[in-house]
Amino acid sequence: MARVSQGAARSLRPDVRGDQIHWLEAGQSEACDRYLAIMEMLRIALNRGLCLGLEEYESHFAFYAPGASYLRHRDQFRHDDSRTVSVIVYLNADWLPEHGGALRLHPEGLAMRDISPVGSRIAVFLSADMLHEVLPATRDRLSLTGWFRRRA
Ligand SMILES: O=C(O)CCC(=O)C(=O)O
Ligand SMILES: [Fe+2]
Repeated sequence: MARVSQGAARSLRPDVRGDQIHWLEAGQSEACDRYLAIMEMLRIALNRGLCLGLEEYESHFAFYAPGASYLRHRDQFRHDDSRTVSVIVYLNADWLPEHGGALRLHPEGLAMRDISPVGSRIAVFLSADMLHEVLPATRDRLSLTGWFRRRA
């Protein structure tokens, strides 16, 4: 799959997002391949159930140091509407609400909703529609963020 960003990267917009990321590639490790295989099953299930026509998946690790955040945004790019479904898997053992770091969702016409990044929790939403942000935390915050894409 062609992609401009590869490997580890710091954000190009540190004023907007404070995380550090590392893109996943198939064959990197057994654990990564197992994760990608599960996401492939999810892709097929979403296509069967919701007819979304999802064709590809891209994913990166994200590390937010204490205090780091990601301002309110949507995941679909203005010049590229291929990102269709966003999936975030949280990797934080023993996360408590007082640690902060919630994913704050702003669904149109509905009350905002905070999702605590508790280990093994998965957040799934439509990339084009869901306005969201990451609130700062008091401890390291780790996740796997990915997007199912339609072919551009
Ligand atoms: O980690 C999260 O809860 C959301 C991350 C996010 O919005 C993104 O990477 O686009
Ligand atoms: Fe996002």
